[in-house]
Amino acid sequence: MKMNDEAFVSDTLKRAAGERAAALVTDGMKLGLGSGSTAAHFVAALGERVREGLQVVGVPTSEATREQAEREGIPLTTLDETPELDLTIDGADEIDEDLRLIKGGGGAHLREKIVASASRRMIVIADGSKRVQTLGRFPLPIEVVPFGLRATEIAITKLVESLGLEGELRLRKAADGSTYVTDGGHYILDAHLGRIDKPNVLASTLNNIPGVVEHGLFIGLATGAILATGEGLVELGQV
Ligand SMILES: O=C(CO)[C@H](O)[C@H](O)COP(=O)(O)O
Repeated sequence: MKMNDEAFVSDTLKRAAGERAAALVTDGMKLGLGSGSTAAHFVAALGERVREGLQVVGVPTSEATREQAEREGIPLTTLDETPELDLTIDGADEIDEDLRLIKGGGGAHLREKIVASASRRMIVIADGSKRVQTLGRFPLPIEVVPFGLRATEIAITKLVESLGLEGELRLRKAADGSTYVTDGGHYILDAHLGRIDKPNVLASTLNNIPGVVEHGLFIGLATGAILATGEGLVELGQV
């Protein structure tokens, strides 16, 4: 299969998952709107339903999603105005059998985690290739404050080693080669670990390092998942 064909198939699967998720939304829901290419299909399908009369409000998890939702005519709110949400729909970079996730490939995991934590339910939408036995093949994004970057990097390296993990940290770059800056004005260190055998331990200890704002391990947040495969949609957890 040629690269373009693969990208087309992947996008078709992402769209199928996004459209299925949009069909789950009912009148009056307060929604978290995820970020990334799969979530963008959800936002597009939700926009269609809103234009047909569906009444919802959404909290976007990134500036990119905010712009798309505004173009789609989806009424938006903030977590300050609406601190408790019914449902968040978002993509993921990896998902395991316990619905634990790696997120943040698009750099939005800080807001995504705040929004998912404020939601009663979080449904992950992804193409089936994101399903893994063990998390960690995808580099774990760790958002850090620019101040003291090197010291934070050393502290993360020591923690990772103390947990028996191996790998390297790479400061994320933007397409133009400059340091990537998140919507919150922070940097991202991508931890290339290969596999994370005890994600719960890593997740809780990373948060103790000063300078770490948030990492992309989402544990105990996803309540369900819709995975689109060539054979159809596969649902995990409660959808
Ligand atoms: O966590 C994310 C952004 O921070 C995305 O949801 C994740 O990277 C998946 O993206 P895509 O749907 O484009 O594969």
